[in-house]
Amino acid sequence: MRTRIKICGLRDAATARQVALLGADAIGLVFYPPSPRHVSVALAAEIVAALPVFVASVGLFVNASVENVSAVLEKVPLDLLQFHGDEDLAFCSQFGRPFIKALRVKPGINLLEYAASFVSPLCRGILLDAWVDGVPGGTGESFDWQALPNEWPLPLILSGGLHPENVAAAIACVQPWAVDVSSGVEQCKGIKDLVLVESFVRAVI
Ligand SMILES: O=C(O)c1ccccc1NCC(=O)[C@H](O)[C@H](O)COP(=O)(O)O
Repeated sequence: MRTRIKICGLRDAATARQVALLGADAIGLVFYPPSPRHVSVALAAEIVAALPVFVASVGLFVNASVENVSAVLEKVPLDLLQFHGDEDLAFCSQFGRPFIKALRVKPGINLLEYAASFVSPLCRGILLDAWVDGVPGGTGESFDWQALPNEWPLPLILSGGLHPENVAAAIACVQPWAVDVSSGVEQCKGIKDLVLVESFVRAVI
């Protein structure tokens, strides 16, 4: 079975639909205002409505308030939440929705201990991303896949600097449940390139 694919940072309904038709299993919507990929609630609702059935919509938050997450959930029928900041299990679980927790790979962090602390009914996976000081995600930077443990207590989603040329090697090395990409399939920050998306999907094994 092929590794699942999430394409993150969609900013218009037509492109999101195309990305899904090219083979993405999930698309990510960034609710983090400093990001160039940030979407409004209204635009996110439009994008989710344009997705074909069985393609998951993932709403991404970075240290957002409860009110902010709840306000998005009221208007946008998201399938999954993605917490990309310093949120703990209690924060992530309080919305009663399935979620994935991002972990930025930083020297000194005990990756397995961190992942184990999120094992719970609503946590559906751990997303590994690169650590870049001051920028929480979508950086296009990768990290040392060789240094990762072989076994994880939750399904693993690999991200950070993936692109059509390195994704097959990354999968062979890490054997994740899914891969996630943003910068590697863009013309410039926030603008997806459908040719790169197609190449990425084809390269995923
Ligand atoms: O995409 C963003 O702008 C972003 C901003 C703040 C936190 C997270 C963000 N993206 C999260 C993702 O899931 C990205 O796909 C992931 O960080 C990998 O990004 P890239 O290295 O650019 O492929």
